[in-house]
Amino acid sequence: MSSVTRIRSATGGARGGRIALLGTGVVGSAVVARYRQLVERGVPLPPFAWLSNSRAQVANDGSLDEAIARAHAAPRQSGAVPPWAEGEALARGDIVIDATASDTVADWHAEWLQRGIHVVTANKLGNGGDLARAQAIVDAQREGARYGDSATVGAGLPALRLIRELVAGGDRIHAVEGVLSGSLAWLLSRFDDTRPFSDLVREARDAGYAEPDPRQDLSGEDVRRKLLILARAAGLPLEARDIRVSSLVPDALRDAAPDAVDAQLNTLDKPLRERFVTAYRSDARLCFVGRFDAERGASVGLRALPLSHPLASGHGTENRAAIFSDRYPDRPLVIQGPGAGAQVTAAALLDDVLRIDASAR
Ligand SMILES: NC(=O)C1=CN([C@@H]2O[C@H](COP(=O)(O)OP(=O)(O)OC[C@H]3O[C@@H](n4cnc5c(N)ncnc54)[C@H](OP(=O)(O)O)[C@@H]3O)[C@@H](O)[C@H]2O)C=CC1
Ligand SMILES: N[C@@H](CC=O)C(=O)O
Repeated sequence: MSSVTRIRSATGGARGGRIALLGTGVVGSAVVARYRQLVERGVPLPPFAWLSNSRAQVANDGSLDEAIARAHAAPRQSGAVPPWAEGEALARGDIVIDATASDTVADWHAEWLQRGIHVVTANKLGNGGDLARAQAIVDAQREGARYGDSATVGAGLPALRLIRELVAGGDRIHAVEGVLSGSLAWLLSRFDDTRPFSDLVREARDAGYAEPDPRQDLSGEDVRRKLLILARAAGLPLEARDIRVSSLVPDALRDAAPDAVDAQLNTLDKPLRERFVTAYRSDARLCFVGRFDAERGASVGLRALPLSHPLASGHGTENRAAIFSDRYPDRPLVIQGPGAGAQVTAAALLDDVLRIDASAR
């Protein structure tokens, strides 16, 4: 039996929705902290009903700090059923925030929408996973509930929104090319061969830029998901297999069990050092670039770009997305800014919550 805390039942009727948070890790904890700050500043957010991780669901009985501390302290569960699945049902008008990287949770997105429950997500496995799942999420919104996915690309940078607005205005997207991984941008901007690459990967993970499993970043999988989200928003119904991905992950690291990943990170050092030295000798900079092109397909991988290239001058976690369209055929429209980190991601999630709540009133 999982550790479930019963919470007050929904009153239903004309009340506004409530927030339920799934995931209390790096991003989920930042959502709770920002929610408290915004409420203290008088921002009219919906009430926070409960939060859950993979171990426990905890009601907000007045102190969010206490609720998240109890969730963090809950013991690991052996059962396969997540604690929130056994807890109080969500009601029409509620807003679920998905701050997990869970495929199981992503599989619920369309179901919640169909039941009139809004979904706000940092988890890219909803609209950046299988095309059928992404399509089900689009179709389910016809029932009236809304899907907030601003945080899934660029940690809230307005690239995704912009593409949707251009398409809604009749523009046709020809291509999008960009640096779409905040952690890889940070790693490659810091890597100068004075420290092993693996040390920097640990630092990026500890700073909250990497995925729960950093191989998702290093393999290009995270960028593939973001590219799928952008391409689908642009009207290209791509599947994961349509994107060629060149992974940075050596076989030994790829095959490592989750608890052996850290020990295998040093297998990255030699190949990355070689790539760095080759680029350095030709006055180039390593950048991890994703690109889809309506005519020429899509790819993700490491490129050595001349220092003068527009994608080569970012700092820290900076993402850049260059959008080419009928309206911007030669000189692209470029969105740029920090593309990873708990604070920016939490802000993007709560921006979506506020937009949805305002439109529901
Ligand atoms: N870090 C960043 O800059 C950005 C991250 N994101 C996305 O945010 C998401 C969360 O990342 P992050 O916070 O770093 O990850 P963490 O690993 O820190 O946290 C993940 C949380 O999800 C919980 N969880 C896992 N499975 C379930 C489940 N079935 N039901 C409920 N909770 C579950 C975990 O529970 P437990 O604690 O019990 O293990 C944990 O609390 C990811 O999808 C990531 O891609 C998006 C944009 C930027
Ligand atoms: N791990 C991701 C976080 C945001 O999506 C990244 O590095 O960009």
